[in-house]
Amino acid sequence: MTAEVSDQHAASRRASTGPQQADDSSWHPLLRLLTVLAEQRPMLLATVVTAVLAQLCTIGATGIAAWLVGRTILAGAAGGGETGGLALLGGTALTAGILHWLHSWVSHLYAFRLIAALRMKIFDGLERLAPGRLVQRRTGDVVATAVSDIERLEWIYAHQLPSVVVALVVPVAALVGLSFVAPLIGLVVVLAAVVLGTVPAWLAARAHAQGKALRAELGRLHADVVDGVQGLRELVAFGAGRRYLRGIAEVARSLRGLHLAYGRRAGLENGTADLIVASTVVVALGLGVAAVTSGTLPRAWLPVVVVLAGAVLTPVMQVVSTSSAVGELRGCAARITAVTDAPAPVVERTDARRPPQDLEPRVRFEDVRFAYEAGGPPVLRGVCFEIAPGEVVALVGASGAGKSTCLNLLARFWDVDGGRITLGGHDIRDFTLEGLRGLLAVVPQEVYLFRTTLRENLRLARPAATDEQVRHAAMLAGVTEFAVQLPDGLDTPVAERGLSLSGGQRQRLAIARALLRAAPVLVLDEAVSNVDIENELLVHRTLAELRHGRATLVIAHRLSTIRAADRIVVLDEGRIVESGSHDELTARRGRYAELMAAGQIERPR
Ligand SMILES: Nc1ncnc2c1ncn2[C@@H]1O[C@H](COP(=O)(O)OP(=O)(O)OP(=O)(O)O)[C@@H](O)[C@H]1O
Repeated sequence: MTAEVSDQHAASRRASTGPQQADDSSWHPLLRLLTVLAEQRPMLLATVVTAVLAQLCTIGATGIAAWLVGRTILAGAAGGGETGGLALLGGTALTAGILHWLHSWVSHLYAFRLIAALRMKIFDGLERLAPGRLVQRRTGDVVATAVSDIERLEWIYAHQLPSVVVALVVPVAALVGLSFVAPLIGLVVVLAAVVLGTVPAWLAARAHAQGKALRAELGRLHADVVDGVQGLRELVAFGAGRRYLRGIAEVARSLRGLHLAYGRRAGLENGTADLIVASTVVVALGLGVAAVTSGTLPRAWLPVVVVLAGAVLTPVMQVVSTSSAVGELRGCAARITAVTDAPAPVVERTDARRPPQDLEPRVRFEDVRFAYEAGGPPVLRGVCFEIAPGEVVALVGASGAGKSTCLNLLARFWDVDGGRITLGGHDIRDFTLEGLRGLLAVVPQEVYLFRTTLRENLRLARPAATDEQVRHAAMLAGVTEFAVQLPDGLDTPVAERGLSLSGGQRQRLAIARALLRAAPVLVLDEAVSNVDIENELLVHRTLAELRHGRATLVIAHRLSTIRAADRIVVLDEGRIVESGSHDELTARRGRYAELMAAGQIERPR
């Protein structure tokens, strides 16, 4: 693929809709997810077959019971001798029970596999979209999709889809039997089944609109709750807890309104369906009585005919009640496919390869142009700079100048619109994404720590690292210094999101991760605040330790770090405006001097 083609890719992926805007006005998302069912074909077959057999046996047992009742009433006191019929009833009822149990077991097994498969698809989608497209979605909303939307869909695919098959097969089988005994009643039941089947279509448009609104509001509620929990410290500090709670209560109230409207419509559908079934049974009874009176139906068959008329319609009823939830399910499916089917912000070339082992650690930005949105304001406008092997380059600029964007493009979280970035002389798009990211060790400003031990958090950077390597990195980065005071040293668990550690300690862990990674390109996004002198010294020690044999880019905010760099590159509104040493740039009295004067570069305290 040429660079131009890749550029077109970059443009089209930004022009296309974000994950939350996928087309959910059609059946497509629900049908699209059926492909997951195909992957579990034998389990689906077992679920459907056991459901059909269990239902047939139940109807059979009911029919036999009704026939026995009819025979017993007719025989009166002289009755008896129905041992064979009773044995048949017992056998059929027992088989029905076993089949229902088997169906429940198989369908749950199937359901759990389905949930796992759907979750894998979601996480695969999230990984593909991260972080470029995910910034458009709120964390809680993503969680709602990954958890509750999937569980809702599992309900239909694993438990309700088999009942649709049952609703098609069982009535046909029962009708065949009914038609032999009472053809006219069979015809009435067929007509009733057809009318019953159309009930969900009457209010389909309203059902879809309601379902879509319901799932969206549920996602909003999740997102608000997660936001509230994550920002609890700020809410408490600013005394805004009550106000925030009132906001959540408002969303909950709106959700309750949507649920009520949804329930009213679903209730109307189910009530109408109930009415159709009850009326059909009454009509069947009337026709049966007339047939018995005219002598065309044996008296003992009357209860069987009435019971069968109701039994034939029961599975269809089940489908009607499932259909009343289809609007909501379409909403769930649309939210899931918005993640699984959204185009990735970067596309790996078909001929992408792993980077060579002996890659020269040289980074070059060549006339790089970029905007986050197609047609949006350009963020980088022809950026050119180079980091030679062993060199430390400090990227300096006002807030919003485009420094982090350079890092985002180097890691291919987004692709450049024009120009190119090379590593060791190769366009970074020649490499596989995994291979490219393996060349980078990034110390981010905000460090995310997982809820596991310090050791495992460090190993994230290099899962195959030996204990000795982990210990060495922890020692160099100053992690050991505070870890020895913890109850289990490096094996102490970190509280959720690392909140039990100070900002400085978290940064030390990030530096240890970078040391452990030992990649040819080091990128350090310097924390603007929160870092004491000791950590500042640590950053310099790390740079001194790591600079040899690698290219280092520091997004620098502090004068001490900037001075420690070999070269300073000044970025202003997406353009490189100056480059040189601190002394050279200060003497020039240009943009760098302005940044110093404006306090945008932190001086030692
Ligand atoms: N994901 C995004 N989507 C759209 N615009 C973005 C995104 N990230 C950054 N921007 C915009 O791009 C411009 C450059 O942002 P960038 O984060 O690169 O600046 P920066 O120099 O690193 O700033 P700071 O020093 O404050 O971190 C800003 O105007 C910012 O609002």
